[in-house]
Amino acid sequence: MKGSNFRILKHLKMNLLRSLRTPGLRGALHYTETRTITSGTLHIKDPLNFWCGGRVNLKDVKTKSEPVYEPATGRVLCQLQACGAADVDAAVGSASAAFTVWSKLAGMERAKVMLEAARLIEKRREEIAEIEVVNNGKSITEARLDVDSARLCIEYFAAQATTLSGQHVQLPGGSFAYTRREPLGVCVGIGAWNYPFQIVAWKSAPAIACGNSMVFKPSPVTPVTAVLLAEIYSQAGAPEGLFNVVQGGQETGSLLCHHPSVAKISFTGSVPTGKKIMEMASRGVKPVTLELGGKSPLIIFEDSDLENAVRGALMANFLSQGQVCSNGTRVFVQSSILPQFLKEVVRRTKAIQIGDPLLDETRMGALVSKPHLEKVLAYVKQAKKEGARVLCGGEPFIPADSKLKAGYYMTPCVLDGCTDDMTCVREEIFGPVMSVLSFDTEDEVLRRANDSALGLAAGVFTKDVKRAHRVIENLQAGSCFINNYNITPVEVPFGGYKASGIGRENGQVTIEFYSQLKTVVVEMGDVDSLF
Ligand SMILES: NC(=O)C1=CN([C@@H]2O[C@H](COP(=O)(O)OP(=O)(O)OC[C@H]3O[C@@H](n4cnc5c(N)ncnc54)[C@H](O)[C@@H]3O)[C@@H](O)[C@H]2O)C=CC1
Ligand SMILES: CCCCCC(=O)O
Repeated sequence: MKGSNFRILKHLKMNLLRSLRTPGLRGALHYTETRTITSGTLHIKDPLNFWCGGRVNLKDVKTKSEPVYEPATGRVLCQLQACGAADVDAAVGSASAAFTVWSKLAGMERAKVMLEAARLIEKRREEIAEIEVVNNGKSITEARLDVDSARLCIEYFAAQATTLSGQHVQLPGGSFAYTRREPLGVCVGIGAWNYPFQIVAWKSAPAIACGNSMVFKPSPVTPVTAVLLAEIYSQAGAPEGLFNVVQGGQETGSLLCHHPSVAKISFTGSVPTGKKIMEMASRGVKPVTLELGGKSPLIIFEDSDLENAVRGALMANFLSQGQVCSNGTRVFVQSSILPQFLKEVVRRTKAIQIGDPLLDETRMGALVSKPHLEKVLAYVKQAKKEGARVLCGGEPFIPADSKLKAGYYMTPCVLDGCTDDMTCVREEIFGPVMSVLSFDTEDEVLRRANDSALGLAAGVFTKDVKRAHRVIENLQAGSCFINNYNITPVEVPFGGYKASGIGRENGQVTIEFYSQLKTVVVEMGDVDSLF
């Protein structure tokens, strides 16, 4: 083994032993307060870039720094400087070096590091969840579930790492062929701001399980928690450069997409940006995974269990302050049960506890930014202008607690009397706004539900088993639910049809998007030449 590889492998084993021995959590962010954070008290002092196995302070910063806010209070959490070409090059170079070693390890060896990372995430669950809340604004209850999903994803793909294999094919004359499932190289992950820690895990876990390394760029709106995962992978024994974090916006993202040493891009974000990613990737003929926007239908038939249908509609619209790509924001209700449904869904929506996202009783925290809050409120205004009725919510909300007064809150909104041509029915609002539509027949609702350029998710509530599967079969969507909504176990694929994206995340199929097959044909006789 070459000297440098031997040294890296030795480092890998030493790191793993050290992390297994050291009970503490070296490298955690240095907070000025105790571990239990309260809104308005966290100060982020450590650098948020990470490559070559450690946090990196940018040296010759050319771009001016941008403020990062705490949505719950409107306070500046930290200043963020975007990585430039030299920084991106350093991070990709670090990832390339790690790939040389990591790609040669057996699946069991990769799994060991990943399972240790999962253990460390579990140990730091509360800390990670609290920091996620401070930077994103979602409730601590949801943030804990997001951290769990991230850990489960890493555990799941650690198992997948041990099962990666090819195929043997017997050919005539004693010859044979076999396939080798091989990694791609340095993969880029680009994340959105609504599930920052979960998205990092959903992209990095399959990537490293398949033997790749990764450079990840979080959204500049929520840059804080990705570096925690980088630290955890490092503490778990990953080689320097296996998982790296570069901060910045579209310029930094474009530099990553264009980098000649990047083999694949996995993107989560809006449809317009997804199209740009695809264009940039095409110049290097690089495969992409695109997890884009949605405007998904939730269909509630008259024979549904009403209590569960209402719960499903709330889960389909108000998780993460409605900032969820797969949300079922077009709620089609069969006309015969519409009045009872509206009465109950409005009662439950009004009862949603809005406030300090770090409090256990809160179920709706702050939207991610002031501009985004204003965009969502403008959609409600437009809906009223176009004739929809606001049954509840859709207004700015100011909590009683004075430290939250400048936060980005609104009351969750239910719109009634919506028609298919309204803006609130055609466009993704990405906020807590449920648009309710009435329908009469199955054929009618299927046609209307499919009348969208998007196809991320879809849901059906009915007790009629045949109808449930018949309707789901005919809905043009990639992530579907029967008698529930927005349940995303990491064992099954997540992703959309049509303009909602390409490829999948989670589930066994995702291995296909982070590996490639080499075919080897072995001649056991002589060459039967035609010349
Ligand atoms: N399908 C899914 O799983 C999800 C989809 N989304 C979608 O994302 C949108 C909200 O998230 P945003 O962060 O506002 O989306 P966005 O598209 O504005 O940004 C997403 C990421 O792309 C980066 N970016 C922006 N322009 C770029 C460029 N030219 N080249 C490279 N990178 C670039 C941003 O810095 C950010 O990290 C919504 O449309 C939502 O539906 C959000 C979460 C999950
Ligand atoms: C319910 C959770 C769905 C996660 C997809 C997203 O990142 O928006």
